[in-house]
Amino acid sequence: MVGMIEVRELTKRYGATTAVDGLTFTVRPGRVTGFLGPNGAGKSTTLRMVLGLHAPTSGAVTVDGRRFADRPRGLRHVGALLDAADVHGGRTARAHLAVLARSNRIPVARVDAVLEEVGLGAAARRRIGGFSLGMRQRLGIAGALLGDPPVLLFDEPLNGLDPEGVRWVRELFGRLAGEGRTVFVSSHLMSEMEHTADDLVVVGRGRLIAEESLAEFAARGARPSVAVGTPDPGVLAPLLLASGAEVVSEEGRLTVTGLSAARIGELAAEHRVVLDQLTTRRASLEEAFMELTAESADYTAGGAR
Ligand SMILES: Nc1ncnc2c1ncn2[C@@H]1O[C@H](COP(=O)(O)OP(=O)(O)OP(=O)(O)O)[C@@H](O)[C@H]1O
Repeated sequence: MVGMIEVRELTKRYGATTAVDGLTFTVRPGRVTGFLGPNGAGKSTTLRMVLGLHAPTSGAVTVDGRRFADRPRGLRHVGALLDAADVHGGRTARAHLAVLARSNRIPVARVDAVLEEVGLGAAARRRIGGFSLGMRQRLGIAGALLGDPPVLLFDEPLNGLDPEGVRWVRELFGRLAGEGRTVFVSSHLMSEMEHTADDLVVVGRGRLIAEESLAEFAARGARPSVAVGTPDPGVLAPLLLASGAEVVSEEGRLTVTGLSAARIGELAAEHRVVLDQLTTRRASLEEAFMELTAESADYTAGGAR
């Protein structure tokens, strides 16, 4: 499949720090894949290894079965936005992209095309030093698109964008994937990926936590809880515990997991306990993500790091 990124047993150590720890996953073309994990999870390091900017300590990463470093004119194969701040502020947007185009033997005509595409046409001859973070992100995205590549990597591209910019990026990613390209996007916020990604690769402390579609992740989700209000929490709570529920009591309100609202209602009725609230609360994807990554942090605490 053209544009497939394959990461196999990838490990990167910096001295005593294991930034990436035996990662294995596949990123497919025609999809937007979110690369999710808390700060320091190893996302940037992994993206840099995909691009051959850092050498793995062990393991391998290939695009279409070949290492990126083995490809001349790399930007035509893989376009990337790694760090929007990492540009020469004294250059104009046009000059910055023209340098990139020349060094990758990309026709300079592409420069104006991508500047238009990212909405920077009017700012093409302005110096980057005066750009807002959002404009720099757009410029970085323009650089990634320059070589019209089948594979695109974006490290935290939504940082610094206003809501209109975020909507634009989402549409752009969807369109690029719709054209059959591989779009791999990192973020530390599930809320950013929730309406952006088709697939997810979730990492914590350099290790893989989940690799599945967003729909699968959402279906698995965090367990729903039930908010229960009663004038007799001291009577109801032990009944719920005896039925296998987990119960947190706070100011007369009970938060119950492990039993359905229907079952809680039945138990209350059987024991003549009055209820004044019985509400099922589904956890957001963000909460499910936090739960998932918190578990990984516990798992690795005291581990190899
Ligand atoms: N060049 C380096 N030298 C030493 N340690 C590094 C280096 N680069 C990254 N690390 C460490 O590796 C770990 C993973 O960092 P990385 O930047 O890849 O994570 P991340 O998931 O991209 O997080 P963030 O969103 O904060 O950038 C961190 O503990 C970081 O401090």
